[in-house]
Amino acid sequence: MNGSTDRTSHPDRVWSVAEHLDDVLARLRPPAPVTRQLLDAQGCVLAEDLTVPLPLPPFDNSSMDGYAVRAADVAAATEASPAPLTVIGDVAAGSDELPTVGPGQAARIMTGAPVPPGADAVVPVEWTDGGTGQGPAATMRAHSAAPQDAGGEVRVHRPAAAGAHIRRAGGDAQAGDPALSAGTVLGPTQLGLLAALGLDTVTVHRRPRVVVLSTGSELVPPGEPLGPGQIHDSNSFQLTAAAREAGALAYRVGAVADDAKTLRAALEDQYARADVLVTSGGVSVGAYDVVKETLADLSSDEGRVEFRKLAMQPGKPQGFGLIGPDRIPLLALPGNPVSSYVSFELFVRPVIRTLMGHPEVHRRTARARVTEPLGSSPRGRRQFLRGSYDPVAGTVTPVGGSGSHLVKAMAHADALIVVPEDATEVPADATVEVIPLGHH
Ligand SMILES: Nc1nc2c(c(=O)[nH]1)N[C@H]1C(S)=C(S)[C@@H](COP(=O)(O)OP(=O)(O)OC[C@H]3O[C@@H](n4cnc5c(N)ncnc54)[C@H](O)[C@@H]3O)O[C@H]1N2
Ligand code: MOO
Repeated sequence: MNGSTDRTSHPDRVWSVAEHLDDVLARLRPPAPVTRQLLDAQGCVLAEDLTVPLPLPPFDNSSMDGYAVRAADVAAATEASPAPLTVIGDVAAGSDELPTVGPGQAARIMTGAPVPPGADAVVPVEWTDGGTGQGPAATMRAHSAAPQDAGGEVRVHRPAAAGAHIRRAGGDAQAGDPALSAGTVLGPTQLGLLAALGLDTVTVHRRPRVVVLSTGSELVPPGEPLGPGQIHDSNSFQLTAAAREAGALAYRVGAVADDAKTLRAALEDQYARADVLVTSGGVSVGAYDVVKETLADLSSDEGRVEFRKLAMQPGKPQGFGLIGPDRIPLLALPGNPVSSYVSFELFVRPVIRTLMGHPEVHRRTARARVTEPLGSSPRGRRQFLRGSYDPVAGTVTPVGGSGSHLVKAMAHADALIVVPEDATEVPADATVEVIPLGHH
């Protein structure tokens, strides 16, 4: 394919973060777009350019409850010398039979109702006596309570210019205008527009189905007591939640013991429902690192997963490949909770965003002043510390140390602090790159 074949022949090669990410993203094959009901497309990315099929609004209509009039009839109206008009009927929203408004006439009209022929302005009811013969009206009387108000006389107290309080057909969008372009994320207002345009389905990139599987014989599910040497499986929850937040449909598989046969069977079970497989644990150099042991030696028709060392901390050991009959991308993340989360952020999230056609594949980064000195970053490795970022002050404060087991500190952080490969420490007040971990 490209240089990657050559590079993989050197098992000691250390990959930069960017090299690994580029390699992973280059090997993805985004699935074909699907057509969905509007509410099933929420949060998905539009896969087609959409054109406005009909004008919005579709017809001239009133923006106020009031009276449809001829502007010339009310040009001289004042409260002291109102313009009396004969009310010829009501026009409610949804009316299809419209009275024609002649000189000296008015039709009572409701917000959103079509402007009847002959009328060229709407006066709000507050500018009239509401047909009561009294002073200015605050409101109309309900038709059920006062049917006579749809007839009789109304006194208009103020002039209205031609076109006043009329929302013109096509004033929002004309037929043939671009409505939304491919790549738009469909949120509430975009779905509202599609519905307003009369579209009941839409073609989108579907959310990838991500299956998260943690490995480790020491793991017990939360809710169960710990035996000697055991810990609770937190990675599978953290990674599944992170995959959902990134936009995927994510499924969590309970922890699999450090046994090659079990792991292989657990992975094969997921082939039918996964677009992406994510494992945690078992990728370093220990005697029970079962993910590596199982996946490094797949037969050629089972796919291929490569294990690499990356120039980063945490997250040094990583596995990536395409496995199973459908060649599903599999990312094998290191087991330390901070390592797996940071690896998710850097590699799995961009995979999800790429597969879902998202316009923003990568997190936005920012520059911030670090409020405390940062020490002991390994030379030659890009370090990702956890921090608390204040975008208003433009500062970031480290939360906890660099240990990749510090789950509590991570839960109190809202950003990653990036210490470049060539730095081993960073003085207070220096400017650093931060990756805010927001919800979009
Ligand atoms: N001799 C060496 N040892 C290690 C190296 C190395 O280069 N030489 N690398 C270290 C680094 S860096 C990392 S990161 C870890 C990666 O280890 P594994 O991916 O094999 O992960 P495990 O050994 O399975 O677990 C590591 C650690 O994380 C805990 N863990 C695992 N899964 C979960 C989970 N689902 N929920 C919560 N915690 C989990 C596990 O109990 C271990 O404490 O290797 C270093 N070692
Ligand atoms: O490089 Mo390992 O990922 O923490 O601590």
